[in-house]
Formats: sequence, structure tokens, C-alpha cells
Amino acid sequence: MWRRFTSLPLFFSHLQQVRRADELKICQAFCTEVVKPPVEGESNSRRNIPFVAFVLGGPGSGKGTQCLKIAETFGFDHIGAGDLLRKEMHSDSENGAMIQKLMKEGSIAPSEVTVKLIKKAIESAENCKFLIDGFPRSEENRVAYERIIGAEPNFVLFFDCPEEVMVKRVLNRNEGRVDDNEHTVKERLKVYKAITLPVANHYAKKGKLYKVDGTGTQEEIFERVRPIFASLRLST
Ligand SMILES: Nc1ncnc2c1ncn2[C@@H]1O[C@H](COP(=O)(O)OP(=O)(O)O)[C@@H](O)[C@H]1O
Ligand SMILES: O=c1ccn([C@@H]2O[C@H](COP(=O)(O)OP(=O)(O)O)[C@@H](O)[C@H]2O)c(=O)[nH]1
Ligand SMILES: [Mg+2]
Repeated sequence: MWRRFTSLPLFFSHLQQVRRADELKICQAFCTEVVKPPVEGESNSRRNIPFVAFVLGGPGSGKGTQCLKIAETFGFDHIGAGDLLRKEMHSDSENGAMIQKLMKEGSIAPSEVTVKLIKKAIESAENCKFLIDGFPRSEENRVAYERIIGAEPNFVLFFDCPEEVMVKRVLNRNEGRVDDNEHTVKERLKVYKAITLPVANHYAKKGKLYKVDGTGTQEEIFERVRPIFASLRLST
């Protein structure tokens, strides 16, 4: 349904914006100025918003692996939503037990928890361009992010991968994760198809989704990803 969605106009318009900002410091060039939605007790002010790419795809589609390569090659900060939640789970946080339960079930954590962690990661970074990996996982996540951060992502990278390939990769991941087992991955795939794919569909309809074939070697996949980021002229 959402197979047709190239959004080159988006990139070209951003490219123009970057070109116009050629003399500016690199960080400034990555920032998009947007109108902040009205907040009670605050006037409608203009402010700088970081350059953000969401990275979506099923469990084991290679999001984390490719994000590491993109971050290294193009100077993005990599914010893994699942990594933030795992860190929170292993801390003394009051949410730890709840997160562990949800992860084991293959369910999605409350938006307020995840968005708060993402916001903190963005605010504490020196960088101004981010890959947000594995988020938003639901329409509710998406709406909460856009409301709290006050901006949509600049674009969305989506890894398309057959289920059997994803399952095989997850079961071989060997990182000691509570969710890398046959039962949870099956549940995660159900959640992914029912709740996460509509988010990708939303951005596809807006012309913001870039779909990449997630099969093949890590290097082959990165060669499909590379032109997307290279065309942004955002590498440092
Ligand atoms: N192209 C690939 N071919 C084979 N294994 C891969 C490939 N990409 C990633 N992997 C491995 O598959 C597992 C899942 O990859 P990961 O990047 O964690 O996916 P995701 O973040 O989408 O769940 C990891 O163990 C990773 O090393
Ligand atoms: O925005 C997010 C990201 C992750 N998760 C939880 O964390 C798990 C693992 O997410 P991660 O992105 O690390 O998994 P991956 O897709 O990389 O295997 C998910 O199944 C969810 O339970 C969540 O609730 N919200
Ligand atoms: Mg991952």
C-alpha cells in the first residue's frame, strides 16, 4: 500500500536550505527553524529544532547496525529508544520493573516515558543532528513526540525485511536481551504489523519515508543507505 513514496522534493528543499546556510556554522545548518505549537502560558515563539531522522523497521531488520554506520560516516548522534529504555530498566528508576515486563511481552512502553528519555538525550547532546532508532512505535508515540518536541522528523528511514530473516537475526543476536526469544519475537512482530507499520504509513503519505531493502550483507545495505545521507550534504 505504501510502496510508492519517494520524497525527493523534501530532500531538495532541505538541500536548498542547507546551501543557503553554507556560510553558517555546520550545526546551525542542520537546524530547522519551526513555529513552536502554542503552550499554555507561553507565547508562540520561533526556535531552533534539531535535524532528526527516525529509523524504523521490524525487530532484527538492522536498524541499530545501520545507525552505527550512519552515525560514524555522517556525524549523527544515534539515539536508540530501546537502548534508553533498557538503561532505564537497569537503573533504580521507578519505571524499571514496568519496562522489563513490557519488553518481555513485546509491548510498547508508555509514550510519556520514552519521549521524556528521548528529549533528555537530545537536550544533553552537543550535536544537532540525530538518528532516533526504533521510535515512534505507535501512532500515540508519534503524536506525543510531535507535541512534546514541537516538530516532525525531517525524514524517516525504513528497513524493509522479510519476517523469516528478521526472526533469524533476532534469535542469533546474543546480547542477553529479555526479548530475544522465539515467543517474544512472535509477539513483537504482531505489534509491529498492527501498531508500528501505520506510523511508517503515515510518514509515507506525507512523502517523508525512505524505504531501503534490509536484506543482504550489512555493507550492501549501507551502500543503499549512503546516497540518502550523502544527498543531504550533512556529513562533517
Ligand atoms: N545485514 C545483516 N546480515 C546479517 N546479520 C545482520 C545484518 N544486520 C544486522 N545483523 C545482525 O542481526 C541482529 C539484529 O540487528 P540489529 O541491528 O540489532 O536490528 P534491529 O535494531 O533492527 O533489531 C544483530 O545481531 C546484528 O549483528
Ligand atoms: O520507542 C520504543 C522503543 C522500544 N520499546 C520497547 O523496547 C523493545 C526493544 O526495542 P528495540 O528498538 O531495542 O528493539 P529492536 O527493534 O532493535 O530489536 C520493544 O519491543 C519495546 O518493548 C518501546 O516500548 N518503545
Ligand atoms: Mg535495535
